[in-house]
Amino acid sequence: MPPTLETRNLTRVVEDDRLVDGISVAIREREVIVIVGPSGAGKSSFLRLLNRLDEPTAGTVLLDGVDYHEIPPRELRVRVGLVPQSPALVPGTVFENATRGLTLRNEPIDAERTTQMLTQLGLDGYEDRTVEELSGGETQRVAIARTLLNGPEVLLLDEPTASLDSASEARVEDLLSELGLTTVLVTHDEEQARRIGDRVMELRNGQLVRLGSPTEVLS
Ligand SMILES: Nc1ncnc2c1ncn2[C@@H]1O[C@H](COP(=O)(O)OP(=O)(O)OP(=O)(O)O)[C@@H](O)[C@H]1O
Repeated sequence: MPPTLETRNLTRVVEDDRLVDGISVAIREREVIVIVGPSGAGKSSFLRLLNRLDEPTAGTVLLDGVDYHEIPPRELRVRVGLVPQSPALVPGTVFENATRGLTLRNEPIDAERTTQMLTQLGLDGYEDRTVEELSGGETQRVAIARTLLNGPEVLLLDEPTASLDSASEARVEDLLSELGLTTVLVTHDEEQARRIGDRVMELRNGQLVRLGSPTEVLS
């Protein structure tokens, strides 16, 4: 069985800056890979290449063994769902935002599942609130619900718990472990990397400098 997600020499150069520099890594089904590294190392840039939000200037990504350039971008972004570092919600309610992907694709909305997802993220009773009145951490969790309700095969998370208190952070981590999806998560929190990472990859200057178990990579 091929790895769920495999990058081959993945590279993005912008104006002579090698934001992502020849990264090759094979991510197995249901594996949680945590990306660490200093600010500006290229962590977000790498994540955005994984579902073609940005285009690689060299190299490619295989999803279940298929070159992702052969997959229509919209389908790819459902199958490989990204929760960005600073997600933008659209004006409206929490429920509308959480189910937005389904609405845009004219797919049926399961209200019970939506409520259950919001509850698991500590947002029970938030369905009818307008998103303008949410805190940063609440906004982040609505964005996580929105991506999860799309039913991705691979989940990409860019510092998903950076603005959450420890109880909300624990809820998100519990949900991720319960879902058991193939996951790539960026964090600055080494303790989180130890808690949830099957493997940790360390980036510096756009390059993969270390890849291994949390104990091997984190001193
Ligand atoms: N669209 C872009 N065009 C040019 N340079 C960019 C672009 N996006 C990011 N960069 C630069 O690429 C480098 C890597 O940025 P990136 O956001 O990927 O780092 P990061 O490791 O995620 O950092 P942080 O931990 O601060 O979020 C930085 O020097 C940044 O200024």
